[in-house]
Amino acid sequence: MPPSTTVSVLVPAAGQGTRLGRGPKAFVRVGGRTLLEWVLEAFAWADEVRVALPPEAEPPAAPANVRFLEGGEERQESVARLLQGARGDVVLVHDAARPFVVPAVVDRLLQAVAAGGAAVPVVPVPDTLIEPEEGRYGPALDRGRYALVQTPQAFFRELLAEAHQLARARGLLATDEAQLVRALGYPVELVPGDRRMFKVTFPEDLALAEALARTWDRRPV
Ligand SMILES: Nc1ccn([C@@H]2O[C@H](COP(=O)(O)OP(=O)(O)OP(=O)(O)O)[C@@H](O)[C@H]2O)c(=O)n1
Ligand SMILES: C[C@](O)(CO)[C@H](O)COP(=O)(O)O
Repeated sequence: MPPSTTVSVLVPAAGQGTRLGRGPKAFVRVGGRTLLEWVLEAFAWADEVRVALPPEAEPPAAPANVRFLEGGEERQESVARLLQGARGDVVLVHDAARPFVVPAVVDRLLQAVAAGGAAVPVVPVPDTLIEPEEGRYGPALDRGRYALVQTPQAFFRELLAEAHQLARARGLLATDEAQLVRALGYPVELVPGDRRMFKVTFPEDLALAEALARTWDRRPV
């Protein structure tokens, strides 16, 4: 990426954390810090960080490069609001629910986005993958053909803005931004992700996050 390229980090953090069951997830603590604080620390280097919070949330104290705004009903709407007013040449969209950001993955994304305009991290499917049939074992899928998609997801800001415009016009609702860019007809590069960047979703994920938090400062990049 040319050294003059500016980066905006967009953090959807407006979810209610229904599956976790501990209230709005961004404010749940692991290792003595909220999930949102982990993410803000990881992106302290960015030119700006824009965070979407639940409507009822009080914005926490944060560094000068961070701005808060109210999120939408769906994750996609929260990201659309964050995008409006973002100034970076490149945007990194990162879930507040993924507290452990691996710098090497971010480096790979920034390299790939400079070349192609859109890049996301993926990890392989580690388990046998099936399509259950009425609660019973169903056909096994060829797991080698599938990948799990993580965040951050990196885009040229103007490309992502166009993708969101198209989504609004066509009424598309997707679980991540890469789907919207793909719907626009642009390729999205894949880079190797890292399983430590898992999304805290279910209660048992908190135990994993607590364990990882204990050693995170000594992590390898
Ligand atoms: N309306 C929404 C919904 C989700 N998110 C954010 O999108 C990320 C991924 O969403 P998810 O893990 O599903 O979080 P929640 O929506 O909080 O969880 P749940 O679906 O269990 O309620 C989270 O950082 C979440 O805060 C958001 O900004 N706005
Ligand atoms: C964006 C994402 O984290 C990529 O895997 C995921 O799609 C978010 O899904 P959620 O249902 O909003 O947690």
